[in-house]
Amino acid sequence: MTERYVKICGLSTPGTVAAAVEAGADALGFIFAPGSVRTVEPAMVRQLIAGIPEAVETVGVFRNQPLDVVLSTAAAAGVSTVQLHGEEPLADIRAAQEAGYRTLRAFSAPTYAALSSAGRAEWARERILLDAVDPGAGETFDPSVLAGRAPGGFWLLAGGLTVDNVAALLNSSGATGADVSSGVESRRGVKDTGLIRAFIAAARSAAG
Ligand SMILES: O=C(O)c1ccccc1N[C@@H]1O[C@H](COP(=O)(O)O)[C@@H](O)[C@H]1O
Repeated sequence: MTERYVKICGLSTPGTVAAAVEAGADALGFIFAPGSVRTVEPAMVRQLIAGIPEAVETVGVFRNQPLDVVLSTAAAAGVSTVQLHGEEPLADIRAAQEAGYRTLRAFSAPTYAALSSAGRAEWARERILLDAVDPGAGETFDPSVLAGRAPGGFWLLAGGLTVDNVAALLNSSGATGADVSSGVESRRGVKDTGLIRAFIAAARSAAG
């Protein structure tokens, strides 16, 4: 049985980064997209991730930003992975990979489900993240839109995940893992270490 992959996103403090790492998170996410309550500076992220185990992916989250901004911000922060959460083309993913980053390309679930088979084939080799329409808003999406249309490779489920729904949604969707932000916050933009620990335990309890 394979353990589900868990990404805790929108981190901004040493205590919540430490809690996520200690609880076994596979990836930590930092928001570089402008305009979010969770947006952080690259220099701060560099300090937050100094000394964490190399096996933990550190993910810079971008949304429709110019490629040169994505690459320079990721380099300044020292993250391992670039998550493109807008309408970025495959060429941007390839450029990030050529610059040495791992990548995640996020789609809203309805957008991904509406892709033609040729459209899905274009993304078939990439690591995919499927989210609700409004990223980081704590909204779920109807998993039935993905019936017969879920990605065939590594993909993360996001959008309104919580301690209470993550195991069931992982099991029903067949996702490789879970990505959460709002569901581990005590109030918008404020992460809760207890919820982070409980979420990771709940995601791990899903059948692999
Ligand atoms: O969290 C944000 O503010 C954000 C801003 C811009 C792009 C993506 C963002 N977050 C992503 O949203 C999901 C988590 O959603 P939820 O809050 O758990 O419903 C995750 O993929 C984040 O990377």
